[in-house]
Amino acid sequence: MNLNRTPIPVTEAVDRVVDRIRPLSVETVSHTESYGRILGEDLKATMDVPLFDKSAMDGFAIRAEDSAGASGENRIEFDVVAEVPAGSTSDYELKQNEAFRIMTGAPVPESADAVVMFEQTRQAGNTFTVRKAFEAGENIAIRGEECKEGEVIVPRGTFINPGAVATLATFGYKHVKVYRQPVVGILATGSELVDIDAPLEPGKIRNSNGPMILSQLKRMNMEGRMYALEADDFEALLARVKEMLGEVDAIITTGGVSVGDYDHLPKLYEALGAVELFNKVGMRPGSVTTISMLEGTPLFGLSGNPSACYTGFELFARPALLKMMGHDRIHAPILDAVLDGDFKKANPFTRFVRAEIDYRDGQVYASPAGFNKSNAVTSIARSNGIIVLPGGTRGYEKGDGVQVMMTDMTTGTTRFEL
Ligand SMILES: Nc1nc2c(c(=O)[nH]1)N[C@H]1C(S)=C(S)[C@@H](COP(=O)(O)OP(=O)(O)OC[C@H]3O[C@@H](n4cnc5c(N)ncnc54)[C@H](O)[C@@H]3O)O[C@H]1N2
Ligand code: MOO
Ligand SMILES: [Mg+2]
Repeated sequence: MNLNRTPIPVTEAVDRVVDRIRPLSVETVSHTESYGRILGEDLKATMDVPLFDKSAMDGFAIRAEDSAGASGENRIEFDVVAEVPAGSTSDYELKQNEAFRIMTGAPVPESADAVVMFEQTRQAGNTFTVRKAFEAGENIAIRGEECKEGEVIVPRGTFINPGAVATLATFGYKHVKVYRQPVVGILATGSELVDIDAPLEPGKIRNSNGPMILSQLKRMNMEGRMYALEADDFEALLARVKEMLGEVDAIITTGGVSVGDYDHLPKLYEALGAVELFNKVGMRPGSVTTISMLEGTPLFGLSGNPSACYTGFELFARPALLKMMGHDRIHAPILDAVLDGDFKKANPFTRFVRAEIDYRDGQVYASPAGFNKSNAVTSIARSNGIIVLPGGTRGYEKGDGVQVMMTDMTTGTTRFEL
């Protein structure tokens, strides 16, 4: 085993993974099932929107020219000749000083060119008066003002949010092409691990990484496929990973990536003929994260230590899996923040500190979420982001400017920049 691993910078590590990933194929789903998926085609407007000139207000549709010269002293009177509720239209030709009673959303008949709100009139029986002149087009949503037929309105690669679902419905896309979601296999390794309901015999701990990763996937609207816990046995692990390769698009393992006697994962990937992208990153926690590619399948060897596992997932698995899923904004946004606590320990590696992010006075504040070693699990629970502290010879103090990764946000960015 190579004990002297060479750490690479975290941004380079992210690039090495993401650059190797290709989006999966596309499939067709119903628009009602499309929320949270990624568009696999450019969405084009199938018609102008609005499709017809429509009233933007409840009131009266008039010929603007008939209101010319109106004022408080010279109110101009109109006769109401027909009603146009939403969903109907009228081909009646207005004559001078005639008007339609029209409701919001109704097509403005050809012969009218302005809408007067009820509040701008004084009504009496079948007539009303106005005290100002109206311009052609007033209170009318013009055909095609939002978009024209043929325009690309939502590009391929976009996350389908509720607005995109509404857009599909607007243009009559009952079905839509979306990228296939990767099937992600999760394998927690370690002879010390037991399932949640098993007794804690001496030396045993409960598997927390498995359920955590499942939830990290869910946060990205992805399903994971959980495999049974596997002991630190090379042959058994190899057999299990081979089995998984036939069933999934990506494999996330946790544990067994360091240099211990029973840390088998790096050797195992090698035995499978995978290309190792890196096995040491200049970051804490998660320095021993080992990622390999076997043809198109990424093998994410995340560290067993919970905070390292969590961080490795957010930095590497998140963007890679989102890219597989066709997403064009794959990285958690990184914002400038004010450090709201001391972090005095200097470290040569970039530190990723689970943090509570808060917003006050137009500023983002970030405070370390308590016990923050690589083996910490409870600080992850209290965190809603990760503070990034560049490596160096000094620590950081309350009030320092820092960067934070907004891991809890549902929208992301196209580039990873620190
Ligand atoms: N001689 C060296 N020793 C270690 C180094 C090193 O560079 N040289 N790196 C240390 C660092 S940093 C980390 S992080 C860990 C990484 O260890 P592994 O990824 O090999 O993971 P394990 O050895 O399997 O487990 C580490 C730790 O995490 C616990 N664990 C494992 N799986 C789970 C799980 N599913 N749920 C909860 N907790 C889990 C495990 O019991 C261990 O305590 O290596 C250092 N050593
Ligand atoms: O991988 Mo270890 O978490 O750097 O502490
Ligand atoms: Mg180990």
